[in-house]
Amino acid sequence: MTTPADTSGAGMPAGSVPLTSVPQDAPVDRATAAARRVVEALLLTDRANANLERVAEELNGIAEHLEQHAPAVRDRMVDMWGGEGVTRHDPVTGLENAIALPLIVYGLPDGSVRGETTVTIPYQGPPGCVHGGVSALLLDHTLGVANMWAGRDGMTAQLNVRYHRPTPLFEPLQINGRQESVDGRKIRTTGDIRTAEGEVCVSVEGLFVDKKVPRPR
Ligand SMILES: CCCCC/C=C\C/C=C\C/C=C\C/C=C\CCCC(=O)SCCNC(=O)CCNC(=O)[C@H](O)C(C)(C)COP(=O)(O)OP(=O)(O)OC[C@H]1O[C@@H](n2cnc3c(N)ncnc32)[C@H](O)[C@@H]1OP(=O)(O)O
Repeated sequence: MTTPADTSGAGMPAGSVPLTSVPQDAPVDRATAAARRVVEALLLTDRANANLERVAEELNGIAEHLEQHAPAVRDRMVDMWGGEGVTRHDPVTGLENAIALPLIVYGLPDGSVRGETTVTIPYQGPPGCVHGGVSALLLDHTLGVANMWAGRDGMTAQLNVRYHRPTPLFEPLQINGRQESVDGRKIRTTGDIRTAEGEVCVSVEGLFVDKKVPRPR
């Protein structure tokens, strides 16, 4: 799947801080990274010669093992929403979520946020391009993080997405977000996806409303 272009934040302006989870040398991170490899490899492998019967059997064996060791979903959700777990499971930045790209989002000293990622085959829309829904997902989440960084956040009420040009797969992309204004409970936030050359592929304007869904306890 995708790999962040830079997990150290070295490409970010001085004083930037990671706001989402960063990779750890933990078995769950390694297992999830392996699952991402499997998803990509399944799309790329030779349909006729990769012994997919055996692959299916082995993968089902792994799934059964994991299911046998799973606590009740309710209990897992309490765990997921506690402490540092929060940003480890979401579908954009979650390093424990095999469908997450993953993306690491940094808070910049100027109050905005930025992430870098390279999107690959599992997220293809038009040939060689990122699926538009995936771009919207990346931006919705990044705007949410921008709101957290700015100190006032809420739920997405509207996301207006403008697709300027096809977003390329296999190239480093910059995902930007910035809180623009707060008016009572209404928060307005903007963002974009740019190529390494600075070309804007997608831009968004979001309206967020300050409302919280209670965390599972
Ligand atoms: C995932 C992690 C979360 C937290 C983690 C914590 C730390 C982690 C750190 C980093 C990670 C950070 C962030 C995570 C990033 C992203 C999160 C993902 C975002 C989402 O994935 S989120 C799911 C999708 N989202 C929904 O599922 C919303 C469903 N919806 C509702 O829940 C309600 O619909 C709501 C709340 C929108 C409003 O309801 P409400 O009853 O609270 O408010 P009310 O209706 O009174 O409106 C008050 C004023 O807003 C205006 N207004 C309302 N809605 C409007 C609309 N659509 N268009 C235009 N104006 C609107 C009214 O007109 C009024 O305006 P006025 O005051 O001027 O009259």
